[in-house]
Amino acid sequence: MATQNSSLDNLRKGTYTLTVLGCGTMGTAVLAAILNSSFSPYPSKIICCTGSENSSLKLKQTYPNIEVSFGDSNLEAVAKADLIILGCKPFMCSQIMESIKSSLHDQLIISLLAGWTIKNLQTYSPYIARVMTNTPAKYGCGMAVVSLSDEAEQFNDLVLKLINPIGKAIKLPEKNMDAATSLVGSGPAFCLLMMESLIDGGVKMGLPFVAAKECAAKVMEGTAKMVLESGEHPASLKSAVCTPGGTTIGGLLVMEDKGVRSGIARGVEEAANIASKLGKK
Ligand SMILES: NC(=O)C1=CN([C@@H]2O[C@H](COP(=O)(O)OP(=O)(O)OC[C@H]3O[C@@H](n4cnc5c(N)ncnc54)[C@H](OP(=O)(O)O)[C@@H]3O)[C@@H](O)[C@H]2O)C=CC1
Ligand SMILES: O=C(O)[C@@H]1CCC=N1
Repeated sequence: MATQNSSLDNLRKGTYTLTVLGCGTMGTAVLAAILNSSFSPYPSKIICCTGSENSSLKLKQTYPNIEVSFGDSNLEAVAKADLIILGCKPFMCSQIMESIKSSLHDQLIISLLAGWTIKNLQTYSPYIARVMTNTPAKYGCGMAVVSLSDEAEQFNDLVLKLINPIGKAIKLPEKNMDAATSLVGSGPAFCLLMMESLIDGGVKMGLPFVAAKECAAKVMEGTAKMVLESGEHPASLKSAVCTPGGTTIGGLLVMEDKGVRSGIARGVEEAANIASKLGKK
């Protein structure tokens, strides 16, 4: 029992070790955001676990001050953890968690996984934060949706302090997680497809690729900023761009004829449906 309470006590005192179990694309994105920020209580120690020596070595090269481990050493890295950020692939979760189960002792687990519910994750600890974030987190301009188990609510502030450096975090009930997995998690890929299409159009009409890429990225960045800062409905901002009889309404109608709007919305729906089927143990 003494061991069981120690991680919770350390978290409450704000003196805690953070272990990132599975430190690939998303684990590294969240790690980079944390390392680029300062907040209190900051982890006293950070350890990153991977599945192979190769990726451990690459991590060590990028983050020389972080302890890294792989293979059997992950047992020790998890045993030392008071807080675990879980960043493995959903289909590997059961196997990885079973392999380090003997090192678990009621740590707080922040899961980045698609599909895995709080209830399923509670096989490993009662203290679960489910976080759905995305790759822009690495640059501090990510989005995150957060849900906590009842038992983890006491660590709400700590979880938000750890996740806020990725950009923006909001709390929502867990029933919204599959939709968030699609819109937030997969969202960058959807936006990148749109960006590629804008670039292709520009190149088709004669713009050099590099210029088209910069124009498309700045248009998307500027439009996103305008939506966030104006607080206005996107439809009203769109209407302001459409000169009667002009270029924009002409372009928009061709896009609508091609089903762009329902194509994108149905894509978001499909990704959310797939998310709901992941993580079934
Ligand atoms: N990619 C994305 O844009 C997003 C992903 N997610 C979620 O994030 C999670 C991670 O995805 P992603 O970062 O893309 O996946 P990656 O494959 O990039 O990362 C997985 C990590 O797990 C490590 N790993 C494998 N086996 C073990 C093991 N036995 N012990 C410890 N670590 C191990 C891998 O190490 P090694 O390289 O050595 O195999 C790697 O570091 C997924 O659950 C996904 O649903 C959520 C939102 C967005
Ligand atoms: O494609 C996936 O399944 C993961 C989850 C959200 C983004 N990438």
